[in-house]
Amino acid sequence: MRYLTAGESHGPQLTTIIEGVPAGLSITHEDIDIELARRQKGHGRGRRMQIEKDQVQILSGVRHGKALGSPITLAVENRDWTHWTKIMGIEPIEEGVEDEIKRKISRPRPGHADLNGAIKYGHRDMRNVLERSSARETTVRVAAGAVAKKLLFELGITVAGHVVEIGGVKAERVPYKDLTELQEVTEASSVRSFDPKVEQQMMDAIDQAKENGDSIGGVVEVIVEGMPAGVGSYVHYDRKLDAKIAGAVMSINAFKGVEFGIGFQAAQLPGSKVHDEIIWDEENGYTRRTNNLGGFEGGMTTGMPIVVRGVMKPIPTLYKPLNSVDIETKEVFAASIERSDSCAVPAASVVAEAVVAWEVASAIVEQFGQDRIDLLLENINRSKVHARDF
Ligand SMILES: Cc1cc2nc3c(=O)[nH]c(=O)nc-3n(C[C@H](O)[C@H](O)[C@H](O)COP(=O)(O)O)c2cc1C
Ligand SMILES: C=C(O[C@@H]1CC(C(=O)O)=C[C@@H](OP(=O)(O)O)[C@H]1O)C(=O)O
Repeated sequence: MRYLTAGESHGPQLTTIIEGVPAGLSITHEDIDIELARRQKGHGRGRRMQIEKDQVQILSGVRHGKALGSPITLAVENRDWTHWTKIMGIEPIEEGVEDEIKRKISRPRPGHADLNGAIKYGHRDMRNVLERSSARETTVRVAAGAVAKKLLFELGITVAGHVVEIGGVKAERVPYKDLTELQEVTEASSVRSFDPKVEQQMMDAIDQAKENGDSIGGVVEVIVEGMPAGVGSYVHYDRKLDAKIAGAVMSINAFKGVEFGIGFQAAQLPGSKVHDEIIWDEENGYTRRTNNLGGFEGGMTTGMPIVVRGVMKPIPTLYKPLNSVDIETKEVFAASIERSDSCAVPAASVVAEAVVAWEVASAIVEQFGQDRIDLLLENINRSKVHARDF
């Protein structure tokens, strides 16, 4: 499966075209709207989220609620667009006020794509960069991910994401019954964390940062349960599923690092405390006594839950701005800003869930190669029996 996205943050809409979804998969706009709404929530979001009410339009590839096997087009409207038609060049600008309205951006914001993008594409107005580098684009990545999640769900595979750290406040590893419980609890939390003890502390940290004109980042975790063993491959660098997932998580705006299982902690521990012992029983076949490696060995799934974490840097736009240089005058300035999120880690956990679901679903469709959902399910079930009886 593959997808492309198109659209500017303050343009009329975001669009994605997704290809390779097996025919017969049931997809409704509710399946996607639920995920879009989840991405909009979370303590620390700015004023833009009060304007938008993301809802999908399914424009192709689905008929009577079922995927046709043909490309699926999904679109999400930007409600804010009506306030930007002149700036975005859709409506004519009256004589004499052109410069004011165009608000040409010559002042790059540290931590954003502004300066590098301007140098690369030769834009003297950095709005031409920021419109597309904005995380508004993650809206349709979540829409594509919702389709992937639906596909995985039909195959008995569940994906859930949550927040494990915000601004240095860490959630404790609370045992939960299953991923459904994790999902329910995080849905009810303003910071999407499973640990109720830390919710208030995380919100306080966000509020404090905002009060200081600052921003904070954090860590999100995505768990995938129900995977068959052996998805991905060790034979080539570009077939390793853990590498694809890591790339997808790193591609989320503001993400600076990824780890699986105990991740970077592995550097401090001896091998005997890191590797997961292999065990066997008749009912489950081969499993692991622990899951320190987060569900991967040799670029392939072990059948244990995939556990992947990503770190998000603090939001770069600061109410107490850092210095930068105007590209026209070369003068130093401290950027002024109109609105911004102060923390988007809870929202980013939904994006992370979506991009991980996409990579896992793509790998499954590639490996068990079927154009039809019913035959894909048969193939996966056969492979699970094969692994158990091996
Ligand atoms: C859901 C989400 C919301 C974001 N909101 C903002 C925001 O309001 N203001 C901002 O400056 N950056 C925001 N960012 C981060 C920037 O998009 C990102 O830092 C920027 O595009 C530069 O990319 P890089 O950090 O990956 O290098 C957000 C990121 C995500 C994932
Ligand atoms: C619009 C979204 O996030 C935006 C991501 C973003 C950025 O620079 O990445 C900057 C802000 O946009 P604006 O400048 O229009 O307020 C956020 O609101 C969204 O998540 O849907």
